[in-house]
Amino acid sequence: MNPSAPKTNPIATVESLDHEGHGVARYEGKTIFIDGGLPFETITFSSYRKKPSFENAQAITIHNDSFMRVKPKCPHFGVCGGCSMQHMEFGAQVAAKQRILEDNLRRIGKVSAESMLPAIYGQAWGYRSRGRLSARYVAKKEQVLVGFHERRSGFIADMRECHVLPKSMSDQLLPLRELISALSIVNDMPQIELAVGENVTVLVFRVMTDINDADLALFKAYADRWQVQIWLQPKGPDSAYPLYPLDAPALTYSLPEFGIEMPFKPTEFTQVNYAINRVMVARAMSLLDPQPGEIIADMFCGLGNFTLPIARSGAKVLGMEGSKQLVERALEGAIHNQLDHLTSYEIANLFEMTEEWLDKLGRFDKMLIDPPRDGAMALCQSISIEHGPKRIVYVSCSPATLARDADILVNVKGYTLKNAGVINMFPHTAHVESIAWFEKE
Ligand SMILES: C[S@@+](CC[C@H](N)C(=O)[O-])C[C@H]1O[C@@H](n2cnc3c(N)ncnc32)[C@H](O)[C@@H]1O
Ligand code: SF4
Repeated sequence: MNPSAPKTNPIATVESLDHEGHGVARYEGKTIFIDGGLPFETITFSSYRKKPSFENAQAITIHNDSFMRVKPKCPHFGVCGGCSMQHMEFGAQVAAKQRILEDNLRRIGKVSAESMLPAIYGQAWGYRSRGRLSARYVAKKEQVLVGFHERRSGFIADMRECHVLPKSMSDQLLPLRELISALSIVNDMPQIELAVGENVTVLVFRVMTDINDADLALFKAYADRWQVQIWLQPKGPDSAYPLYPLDAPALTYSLPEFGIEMPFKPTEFTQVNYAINRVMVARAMSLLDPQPGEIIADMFCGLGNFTLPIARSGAKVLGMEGSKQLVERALEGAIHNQLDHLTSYEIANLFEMTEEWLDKLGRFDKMLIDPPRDGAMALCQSISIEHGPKRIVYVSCSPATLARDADILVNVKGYTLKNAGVINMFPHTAHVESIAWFEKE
């Protein structure tokens, strides 16, 4: 071989998708993760990260398009880190997520569900009612950028439109740049949190220094022009306060099937996709099937997204949650919906749950678990084999930790995994939300 001959890029065929939506191929004994590669495509690739057993690569030429391939709707796709699956047909995305869930349950959890639930999915675009945009003056571009981060860097993507945000928010991406450029605190305003509620849209500006009168006038003009309420956040999330207008309606989302309206503050956790959240809560309730008189635990209850629908059935619910602020909101929500006589809440670090502690809380007929990505290992390990709840509905944002916890519930605690399925809460991203029903026969 002539060492001075020009090096040609290697070619491989994608066999599957990994859990982040990369095409997985094999080349010379190594696993190659190809950005944007889809199963059955033969791709000339170039690696940008090489490790002894795997490489990360970008596609140079795709020689045969997969039947799943579609033209991405967003011009920023590929650069912006917000989406990773827009090149894949919407239904195929859902199917891929269902496969990822099944694969995790089998491989990590060593369990399989008696049946798989039909996937929950809804609108493909404009679904993201919550978001955190970064803002920065970029000297090289001589302008302020406002947006999500780029895929493989800490830089802010030069976002001019965004199709997963509601149109009313996408339309503000460029006006927000103008607003921030004009502020005296342009270099001390790194982030904007947005919350689109049913009756109001709130923009929370993280401010590192005080604003002056001219800034206040600019904020007021912006709020009037775009019909939003502006909040400032000088320190942590609970320091956020409304700036203008002060008479805007409160932020809320609703669960009409259960006659529930949830008030919340813009820096508090709520599910990002309200339409899918409604279907998810309804599915969780049909699996949990709460009955009047039952005693039910809602673990990682947040502001009561599941607690209140459970209480609406007439069951008594104990909600446990790590955030004091969310528990305060949950208490308010229970009163607002006249369900405080059936609900109680405790602030607790559930990652430190023990068998004795859970035992002291008393017996539960049923339990709902909706943990963060880390899952609920300590809680699952603490469930008593003899007198644990007869039914557990587990809502998960990480199939890997759901599978790990399913292993404990099924193979240690003796539950049966009745069924499981995905919820496409975040279309076009690789994020897999899922739900699983465990039963003690
Ligand atoms: C996926 S969210 C679910 C919230 C709620 N069930 C809902 O649907 O809005 C997970 C929740 O777990 C809470 N959390 C995170 N770590 C926790 C911990 N160690 N102990 C208790 N709660 C925790 C978060 O504050 C958050 O409210
Ligand atoms: S997050 Fe928005 S801007 Fe980024 S790729 Fe997705 S649709 Fe485009």
